Amino acid sequence: MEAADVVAEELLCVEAELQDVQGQIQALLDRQVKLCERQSELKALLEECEASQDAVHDNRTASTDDWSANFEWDSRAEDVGFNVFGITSYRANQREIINAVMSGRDVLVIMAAGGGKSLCYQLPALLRDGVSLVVSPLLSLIQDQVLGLTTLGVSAYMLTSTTSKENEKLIYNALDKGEIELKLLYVTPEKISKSKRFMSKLEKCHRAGRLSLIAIDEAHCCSQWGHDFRPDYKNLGILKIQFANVPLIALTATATYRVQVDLMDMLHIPKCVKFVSTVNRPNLFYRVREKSSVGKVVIDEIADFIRGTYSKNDSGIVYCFSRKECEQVCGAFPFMSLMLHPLPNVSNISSYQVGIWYQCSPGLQYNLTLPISFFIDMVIRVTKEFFEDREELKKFQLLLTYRIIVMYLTPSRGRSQKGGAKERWLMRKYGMSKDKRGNITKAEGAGPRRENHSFPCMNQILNLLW
Ligand SMILES: Nc1ncnc2c1ncn2[C@@H]1O[C@H](COP(=O)(O)OP(=O)(O)OP(=O)(O)O)[C@@H](O)[C@H]1O
Repeated sequence: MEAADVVAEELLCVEAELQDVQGQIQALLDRQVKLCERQSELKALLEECEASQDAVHDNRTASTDDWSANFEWDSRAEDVGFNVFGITSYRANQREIINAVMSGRDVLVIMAAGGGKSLCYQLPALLRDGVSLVVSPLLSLIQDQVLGLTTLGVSAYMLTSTTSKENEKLIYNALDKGEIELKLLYVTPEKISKSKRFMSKLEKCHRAGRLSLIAIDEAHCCSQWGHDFRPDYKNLGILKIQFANVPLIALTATATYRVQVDLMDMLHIPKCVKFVSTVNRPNLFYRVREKSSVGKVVIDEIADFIRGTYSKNDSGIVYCFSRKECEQVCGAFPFMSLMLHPLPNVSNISSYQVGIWYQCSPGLQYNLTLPISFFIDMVIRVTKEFFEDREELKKFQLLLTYRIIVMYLTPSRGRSQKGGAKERWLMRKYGMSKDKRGNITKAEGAGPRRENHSFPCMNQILNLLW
């Protein structure tokens, strides 16, 4: 036998063996996915069992008060609502929440983003005598709120790292002696856990009977079962311990039953009145598609979706798993300008909060030398519009692409959080569900657009992707 034949024969053997190994790897990977799925299913079942046990306990402590009845502050509330906030009617649950807070109860509010949570503590803050403390996780949110309130003529201040010495002195004087009018004071959770000076001033304000309300915004950050756990939020339990007679309202747009229970426990509000509103947004239309493993196909699909759904001057955000993916996607879209920066969210896992800002029209592409804060503001504005356009019910189309294997194997926030397994399993169920796929197919064909699902809510989807 020729030497070449020998080599060729061995090559054939090696190739056959390689193919065999490849088959085994594939089989093992398939098995791994199946096991991961089953693991998530079992964890989800376990959580459900635990949650239903807690629910039995919860029902025993539930309140039966009628918060939509008439109350003595009704006409004052209407007056402030109209003359300060410019509202002519309440949105779902707002009046009931305000009444519960005004009655001195602790309250837990779960309301969709843009549902009008702020009014639920801002209006009582103006109706009650004294200072209302608002804890919020993000400087940009605080700045937005304070600016909005001062524009409305409300004496609102923030005590953060950006507060001037002059304002800080003014705020401390207001807490200390009540010298100037201070209705709402916004702080980050770090202020509560790290500033002894602030806590002692707050204590003084409380002793003088001038601390009227405590509001905790984005309260899901307290819970490790939530998707945005912030260690400093964990210390907020101190507020109810130190200021037991001051009503506390905790607000969030996203809290599973498990997170709600955790919040009530951590904030020491076991007897709170709970208001849970629907998270369904009828103006959001989701398309859920299984993603090809070929990058080019995915990118083409996204491009077709953007071109086919939006007009030239529209803009939007593409969320990716990683910075690298953002770069790849951006490189493939000449018409996209790049907003490559971790979104200004709260946790230390920000590398997953990566988005691309795009503008369809090349003429309007953003100058990338603009400060990053410009893009951040823009993203916040668009995201808010997206949730807030209630009156007009402006329609938004969303495309969610997923690959089962990536969902299970990519480390994401959803993987590390407590309860993340359940959310991943629900996401998988949502993506794979025959009914929903049926709706999706109909929506993409000639039939009426009905692919609007209330579950999982937008927040859950975004939280998993970020
Ligand atoms: N009763 C109402 N009538 C009309 N507009 C309202 C009413 N309540 C709130 N709004 C408006 O709805 C918008 C969204 O309210 P808000 O920012 O309080 O929502 P949110 O639930 O706090 O949202 P997010 O979760 O994004 O913080 C604001 O522009 C607010 O002025």
